[in-house]
Amino acid sequence: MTPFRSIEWTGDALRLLDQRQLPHQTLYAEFTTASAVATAIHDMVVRGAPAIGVAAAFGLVLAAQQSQATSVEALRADLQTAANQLKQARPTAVNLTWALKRMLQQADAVLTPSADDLRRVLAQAAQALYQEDVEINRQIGLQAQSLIPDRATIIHHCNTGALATVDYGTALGAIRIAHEQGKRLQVYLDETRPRLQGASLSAYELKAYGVPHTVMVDSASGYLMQTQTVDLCIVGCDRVAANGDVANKIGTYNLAIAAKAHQVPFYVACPLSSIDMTLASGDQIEIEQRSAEEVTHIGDRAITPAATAVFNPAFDITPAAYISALITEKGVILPPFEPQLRQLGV
Ligand SMILES: CSC[C@@H](O)[C@@H](O)C(=O)COP(=O)(O)O
Repeated sequence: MTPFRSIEWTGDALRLLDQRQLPHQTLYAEFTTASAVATAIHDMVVRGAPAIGVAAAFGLVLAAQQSQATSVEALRADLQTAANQLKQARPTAVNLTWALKRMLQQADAVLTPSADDLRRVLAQAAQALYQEDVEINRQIGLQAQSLIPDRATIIHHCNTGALATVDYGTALGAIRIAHEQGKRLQVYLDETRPRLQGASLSAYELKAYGVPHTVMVDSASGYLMQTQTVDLCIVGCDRVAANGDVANKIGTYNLAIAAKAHQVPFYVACPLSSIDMTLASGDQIEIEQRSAEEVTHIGDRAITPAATAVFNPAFDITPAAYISALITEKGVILPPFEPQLRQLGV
């Protein structure tokens, strides 16, 4: 049982575990409008591709509840406005667009509903997404087990656990399930500059599950692979292009290059909702650029001279050639990825 939930729905408000306060404080913040949810996603109160998709779905439910529309047409127009705002909160993870599209499609599929029927359908659709996410993550974790041996030494980047999803998580979920199955693991967590999702969030989760772990700076992974046996790297993803190129947290590409140089398998845990078959390759994926302060400051303390120029892409692209397997809820996909992704019909 996970000792926390990243997302809770009360029926008329979205409660989010404020991930910016972890590991020091477990604080929930409540949101009652779609625009407040969009801001929470942008400010990373909630983060991780699956979690922001589910949060956005509830943002749409809030938009429906707060809309004064009495006709279905007027309500649909309000929903579209809210969906556009939510979609723009963070551009890289396709799960956000995927969840909103699915919500709107389900709303459209209801024949001649009243505005209130439509509100009810949306609430049910968001609840279904929430429940499904738990099962999808559990399946990814189970599928990954054939790739995780007993006594494995593993490198993980960013946070892909229960905090980044509704529960379990993708790559970190696989690690957790391996531990629950009795495998003896040693997990190295990249701290994940600049926002430290590995040091603050993944370490928080693995501590809660009792999985042995060690935090290292991102640039230590090459040295670790050079000097010790590392059995595998496993990461999550924000968007996977049709050819298998993967957008994930900045630093993933560096880790993949180092893994290839040391013949360490590099696995990407990948819910089908993160696959974007409309983009042929990773160079078409929009990479979110975030504020300079994330790099120039740690907490309230400046670490650079004032007005230092900053490059702060939140994600990078790992070419498919560096990826040993994609682990989906429907099974493990080995290269070449594209024909199998097409067969899955995502
Ligand atoms: C299951 S989470 C997968 C990805 O979203 C994760 O690896 C990641 O890059 C998260 O980035 P973040 O900027 O913290 O939202």
